[in-house]
Amino acid sequence: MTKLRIAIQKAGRLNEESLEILKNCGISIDNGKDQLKASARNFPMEVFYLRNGDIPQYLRDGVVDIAIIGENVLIEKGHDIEIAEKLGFSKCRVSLAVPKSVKYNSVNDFEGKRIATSYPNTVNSYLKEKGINADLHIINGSVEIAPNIGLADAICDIVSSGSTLFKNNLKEVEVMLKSEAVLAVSKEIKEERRILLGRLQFRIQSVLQARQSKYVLLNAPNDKLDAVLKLLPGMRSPTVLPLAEAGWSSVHTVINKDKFWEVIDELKKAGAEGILVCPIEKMVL
Ligand SMILES: Nc1ncnc2c1ncn2[C@@H]1O[C@H](COP(=O)(O)OP(=O)(O)OP(=O)(O)O)[C@@H](O)[C@H]1O
Ligand SMILES: O=P(O)(O)OC[C@H]1O[C@H](OP(=O)(O)OP(=O)(O)O)[C@H](O)[C@@H]1O
Ligand SMILES: [Mg+2]
Repeated sequence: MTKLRIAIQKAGRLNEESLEILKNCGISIDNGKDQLKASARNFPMEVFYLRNGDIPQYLRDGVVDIAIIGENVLIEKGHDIEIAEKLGFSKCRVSLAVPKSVKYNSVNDFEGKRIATSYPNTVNSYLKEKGINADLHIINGSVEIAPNIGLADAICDIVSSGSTLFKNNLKEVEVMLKSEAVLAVSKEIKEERRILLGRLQFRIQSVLQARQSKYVLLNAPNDKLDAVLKLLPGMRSPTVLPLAEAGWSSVHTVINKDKFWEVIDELKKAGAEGILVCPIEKMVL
């Protein structure tokens, strides 16, 4: 039987959420801790556990069909690789940072400077576009320590909360790119496997859509129903059902999780009561 071959990170920041999204898609994986390859029980899929940094080459060679990987790694090592879905987790940016004590004016300050980084291609193309020449020191980890031990004048690395920069007396001065986990697709993928990819993408989209949304139920007196309904979006339009008590209705709808608190405040003011908010597991539009 043809199986879709997916690479996910073996260990690290993407591993857990990658497995979680597959699980939310109803795909269970036999997951021995030290196994580098596992099969899905209920979907024609094989999972390869790999180093994040190696995944672009596996995709390029067509050894795997798809992968869950940080967009930043594709920008560094896999410009040619197609992104099928943005997955909404592991959000971070790749930035240039300098010691806090340095007075920073503009990107021109990097001219002739030594920059420590694990993302040489990204830094080179960014600086080239700005017409700046710098001297790169390529290191694989703990990049933020480089200025403190005299290895470099500046660094380029991943920033999320900013706490690693802070702890190392550095400040972020240029954001080069923003990244999140993505579903990447090999150019070598065969037609039969593209069909399986289509089925997987359909499931992923319904999971991501559901994560963005809340199911809301509320009661409202009929004379306030118009005002309440004006505040509500819905997949098509809200559902309105009569309550057992005369003169009252129950309203059901779906609200985007980012708009949710604002809408709830407005609903209360408009006369809604007994508001229930429930998570949605899957959402097919
Ligand atoms: N602090 C962070 N916050 C959010 N996302 C991050 C953070 N650090 C890294 N990421 C994202 O997670 C990905 C994996 O990072 P992680 O540090 O686990 O692996 P790695 O050391 O880069 O890779 P490898 O698997 O090759 O060892 C990064 O490529 C990036 O997209
Ligand atoms: O802005 P922050 O929230 O502090 O996150 C940024 C840090 O997270 C990553 O390191 P990680 O912890 O993955 O360690 P690593 O260098 O071993 O990959 C990244 O390389 C930064 O050092
Ligand atoms: Mg890391």
